[in-house]
Amino acid sequence: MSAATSSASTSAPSSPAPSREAASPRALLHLLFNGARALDVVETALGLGLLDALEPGPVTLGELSAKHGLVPTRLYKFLDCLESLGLVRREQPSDALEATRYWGVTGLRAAADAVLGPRSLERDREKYDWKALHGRLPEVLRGQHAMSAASFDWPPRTPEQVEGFEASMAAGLGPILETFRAHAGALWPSGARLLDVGGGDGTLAEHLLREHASLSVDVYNLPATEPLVTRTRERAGLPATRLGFVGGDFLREPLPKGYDALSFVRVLHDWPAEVARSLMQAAFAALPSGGRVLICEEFRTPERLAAQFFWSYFLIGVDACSSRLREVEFYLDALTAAGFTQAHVRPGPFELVVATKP
Ligand SMILES: C[S@@+](CC[C@H](N)C(=O)[O-])C[C@H]1O[C@@H](n2cnc3c(N)ncnc32)[C@H](O)[C@@H]1O
Repeated sequence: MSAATSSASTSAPSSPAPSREAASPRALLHLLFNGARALDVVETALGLGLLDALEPGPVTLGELSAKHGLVPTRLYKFLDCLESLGLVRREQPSDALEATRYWGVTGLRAAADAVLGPRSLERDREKYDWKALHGRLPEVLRGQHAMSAASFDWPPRTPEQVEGFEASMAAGLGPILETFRAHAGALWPSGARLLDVGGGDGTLAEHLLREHASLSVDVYNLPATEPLVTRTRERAGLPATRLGFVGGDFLREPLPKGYDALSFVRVLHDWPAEVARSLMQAAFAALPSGGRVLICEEFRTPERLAAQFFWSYFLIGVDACSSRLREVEFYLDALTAAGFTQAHVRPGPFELVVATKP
């Protein structure tokens, strides 16, 4: 807790933050039109440390401006911008501007950091050629224009595309690791051997191996990714017996046998339903009796659709990639149809679906 936060929360009365209704379509469009300015405001609030004081709240305008050396009448308008975005609540008990109390909504600081901070996923996405579609959506939707293979190929083909794509995926592993960590006790019996299907550059494997000394993981991925997995292994100082690589194409060949568990992490949503189902069947065929399949995906919710907005937009122009956020029932039903039992969901920032081969 910062000094600003603690002084704010002790000097102002602690009543609950006033609530706010969801934005109307018109309000939303006004805000979207002002998107660049809105981000300027949020980034500034993050950079100046205002969010640290606002989130626990309440904090008064007077306290905020004194603490940060800001002009109260200017800060008031600045906070109006944050309020119009639904990011802060305000209560104005009197005409005295400086007595106005503010609360940041729960999760604001962490959200600003995730979206705008140094490891921002959105900034990473900017490197993709979304401008190839921008302003041309009518043609794209009519099938007259698409993303060129030079801009984005699915699956990625050139070494640069493969490296750039896998680096983007590795950058977004934080919430997935959190889920795996939360359920580690139930996932990794001593000496377990995991095949991470479509396992990127091996970063997930590396993290799991660091946390579970008796685990070994092979990454199964397209042959072009082998140098990336080798690099991850060498950087981590892990032996090939703990972090291995099996090159293959799951669209053309059966999944390899010899593992206690097979994971699909952010893999199945990339494919049409029949391919996703056939991959779950391939996992069933490869696993021994008692073996488990682990599927880590985000289920379809408004929050997740928003986080995926970039890819929903970008992939309008990429027919080879489905990218479908699905409801949980899809995975549970397909696993049961493939022959798995005890299919269940373990909660987390990304959900983990686990099922066992009888
Ligand atoms: C969306 S990425 C997910 C990567 C990683 N599991 C993660 O969550 O960071 C999909 C992965 O599937 C791999 N992949 C795509 N097509 C494949 C295929 N036909 N056979 C094997 N792996 C494939 C890609 O190379 C990539 O590593």
